[in-house]
Amino acid sequence: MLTLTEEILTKTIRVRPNDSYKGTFGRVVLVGGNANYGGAIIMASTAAVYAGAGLVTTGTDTNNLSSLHASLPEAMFVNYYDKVKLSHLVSYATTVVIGPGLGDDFHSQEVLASVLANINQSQSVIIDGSAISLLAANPLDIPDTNLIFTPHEMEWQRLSGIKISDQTSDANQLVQQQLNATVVLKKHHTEIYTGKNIYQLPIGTPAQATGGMGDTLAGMIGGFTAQFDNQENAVLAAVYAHSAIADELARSQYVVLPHQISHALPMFMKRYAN
Ligand SMILES: NC(=O)C1=CN([C@@H]2O[C@H](COP(=O)(O)OP(=O)(O)OC[C@H]3O[C@@H](n4cnc5c(N)ncnc54)[C@H](OP(=O)(O)O)[C@@H]3O)[C@@H](O)[C@H]2O)[C@@H](O)CC1
Ligand SMILES: Nc1ncnc2c1ncn2[C@@H]1O[C@H](COP(=O)(O)OP(=O)(O)O)[C@@H](O)[C@H]1O
Ligand SMILES: [Mg+2]
Repeated sequence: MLTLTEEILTKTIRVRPNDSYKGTFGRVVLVGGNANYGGAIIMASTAAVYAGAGLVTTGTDTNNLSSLHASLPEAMFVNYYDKVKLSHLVSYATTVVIGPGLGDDFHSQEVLASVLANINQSQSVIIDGSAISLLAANPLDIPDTNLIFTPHEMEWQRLSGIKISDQTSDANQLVQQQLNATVVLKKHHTEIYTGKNIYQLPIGTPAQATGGMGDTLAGMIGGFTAQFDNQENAVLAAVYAHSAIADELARSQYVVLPHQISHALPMFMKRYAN
């Protein structure tokens, strides 16, 4: 297992070219947030915007529209039950994030199926939270594209069938290969299975153990994959930056709130851009 180091940030985060516009930095569509879990998709969308994605659209329940725009006016909105609009947006996205707060009912399943059916091979797709649990319960055709699963240990148990106590790197890698996807197995010292290598994150703090922390990581991976060319490095750098920022804040804070990580991103990324 390789240890992920700070070097991944300088390898990945680029100074923005002068000759650029918002389209240069990718279109991210994030889908999730039912009537109860609106905060999850708002936190993920916030992370994508603050990570520098050029255009961000949030597909969610209409109940979440005013809170989304109150905290994140940069995000556009689509009602995730509007299949025609959602399919159109998904097919033109650079990166799609599906799952934070999506829920586990019939409607959640319909939205997931409709998003996955409209993915094309040029896109990166981050599958998080409820979308992982839904896929574990009711397998769907998984699109042939750059897929990134971001399970916590219980979500990985559901998807892989490997009990948490049996989640060794060999067992995890075997299922990762069957999935033909990158797996970010989130925990203290998160492991990333890329297909070529297995990386371990050596940083991170229990100050991160609070609801929404993984939703924020999913949005960051969305923002990084949308704007940086090397997709593997983009995932690794997002995972590293998420915990590096948390460690910095935890020097003076007992708990680190997910939105604080997002809000710290622009200044943090500036330090590493080259
Ligand atoms: N503000 C919002 O809108 C928020 C919305 N959210 C959204 O909610 C949806 C459901 O996601 P979820 O993670 O909360 O629930 P679920 O998938 O059932 O997993 C929990 C079960 O697994 C177990 N468990 C064991 N090991 C574990 C581990 N390492 N990490 C975590 N859990 C572990 C755990 O054990 P226990 O805690 O009981 O000991 C429990 O039995 C999802 O879409 C998410 O995006 C949240 O992000 C919160 C903020
Ligand atoms: N004790 C810990 N040390 C380091 N990181 C942690 C710790 N507890 C949680 N995290 C991080 O917080 C995130 C939790 O993700 P997840 O369980 O999906 O949260 P949520 O679904 O509530 O957003 C992961 O990135 C995980 O690595
Ligand atoms: Mg989660």
